[in-house]
Amino acid sequence: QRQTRQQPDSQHPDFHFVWSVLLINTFTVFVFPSQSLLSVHDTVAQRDFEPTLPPIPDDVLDEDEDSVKIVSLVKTNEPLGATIKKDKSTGAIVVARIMRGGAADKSGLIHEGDELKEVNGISLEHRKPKEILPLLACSKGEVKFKIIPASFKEEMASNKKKLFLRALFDYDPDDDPAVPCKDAAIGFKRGDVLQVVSMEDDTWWQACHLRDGNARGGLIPSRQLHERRFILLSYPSVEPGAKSSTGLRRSFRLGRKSSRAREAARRRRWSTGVHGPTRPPTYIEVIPYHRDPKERHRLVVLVGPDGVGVNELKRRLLLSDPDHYGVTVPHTTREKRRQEKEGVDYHFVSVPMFEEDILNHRFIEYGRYNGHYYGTSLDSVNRVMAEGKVCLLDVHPGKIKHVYTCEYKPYVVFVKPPGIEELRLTRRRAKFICGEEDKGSVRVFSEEDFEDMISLADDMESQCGHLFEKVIVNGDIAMAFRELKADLERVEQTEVQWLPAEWMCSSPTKARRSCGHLDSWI
Ligand SMILES: Nc1ncnc2c1ncn2[C@@H]1O[C@H](COP(=O)(O)OP(=O)(O)OP(=O)(O)O)[C@@H](O)[C@H]1O
Repeated sequence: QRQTRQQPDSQHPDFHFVWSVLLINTFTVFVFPSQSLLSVHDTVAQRDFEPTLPPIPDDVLDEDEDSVKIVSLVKTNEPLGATIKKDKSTGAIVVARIMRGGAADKSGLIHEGDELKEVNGISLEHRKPKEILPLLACSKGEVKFKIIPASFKEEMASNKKKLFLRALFDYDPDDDPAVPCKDAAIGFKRGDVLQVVSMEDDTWWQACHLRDGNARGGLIPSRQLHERRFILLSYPSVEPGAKSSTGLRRSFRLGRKSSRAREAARRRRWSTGVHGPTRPPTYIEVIPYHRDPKERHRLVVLVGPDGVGVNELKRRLLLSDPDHYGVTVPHTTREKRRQEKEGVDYHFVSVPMFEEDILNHRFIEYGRYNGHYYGTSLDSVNRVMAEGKVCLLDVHPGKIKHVYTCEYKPYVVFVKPPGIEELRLTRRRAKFICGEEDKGSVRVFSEEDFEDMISLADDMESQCGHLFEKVIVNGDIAMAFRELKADLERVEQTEVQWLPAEWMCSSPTKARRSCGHLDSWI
């Protein structure tokens, strides 16, 4: 019997040892790594082996029979290469590597990831790899391992560790000249939920569509690949990996922009690098969520560039079912007008009160208009939701983060303008409410308004697209409204919904699994 050990290599801190094996035995399996099967069979048939194989240990029967494997090794000169290491998260001793062509590799009985529970009846719990090697060294004739096979552990963990991603872009392998094999790839649409089965390759992941019920993985572009392509296509002269600052902003909706303000905003957008390289929406990690009928509705957040029709859609939803939909009542510091009612039109508060609420982060969004504060508070959202209504919230995409939590489970709808031709056609009679400097006047849309709307929509999509669960193109208003209403009804009725894993992780009581896979994707 020969056992040697190499020092741990600094780059690969697995503990490396080499065995020679004559016979590897589980209860019923014999493996003869160095001779042809037939000649070994003859040998086995004619001779009694020393040492004899041990009986099944009693304590094994206490454990799940499928989960534990006993492997006995009796050695010859054929080496068995394997390394072991301590799993940092569980503390278990696991087989780190199986050397290609070695006896373990050929035997197929010991695998990378197998957890070693015992050596010769000695528990390996709380032991370091360097304490285990002497146990092996002093074994004579036979070394007996109790092992939890990696395949079983994976199966056990698979329910907890399945990785689901929602795609945030459309992908068609037929349009992708770079895909290594079109037949092996799968296409998807924005919003599809994919189960990722392999991320081993940095460029091409493997995933399957949930709807197919087909466990066979197909190739999909990895996040890195999609980002690299996006940057190369959008900014050919920019180094991949360069980052931009997020500079999107829009004035509070009550303060509409004048032409001068619009020009300033455009300059600001350019100067803050919104038009510079940015990370494109790729995938977001999601987990299934079963809504309890007693639970409050998800918050519906409508976002879009100025003038695209967010208020119009909100107004139509409210009119269609005022008992079901509700909107927030904003706060303001301006004087109450005669016809206005406290708590209906606005919550009228003093400047110190408003500023105290700002400091206490009570506002999702606030701004100044004509020297007065206006704002939408979290409390006002809570009030609508507490009435059992679907709360419709209209905010700048940059403010979604205030409600992007498990508590509100926002369903974010991006209202997008159609192409410029359709804008010209559909908005001919529409009125646009102008900004501060134009004293809130109403005027028809200009060509510049259309261009601004489209350009701002592009910015919003590239900056915040990962937050949008639904995109509605508002060309024909009746069609856009029908699509929105049907979609909101579908969301309410769908039993299993796919929510960002981040929400569940931020709420420990509801966390169902670790969400370490895609850190900092949002
Ligand atoms: N699809 C459409 N076809 C024609 N007119 C539309 C359409 N959508 C909206 N409008 C009209 O465009 C104008 C601006 O719409 P709306 O006030 O809803 O914009 P908004 O997105 O809320 O932006 P803002 O907050 O700047 O008002 C309104 O007169 C509205 O009736």
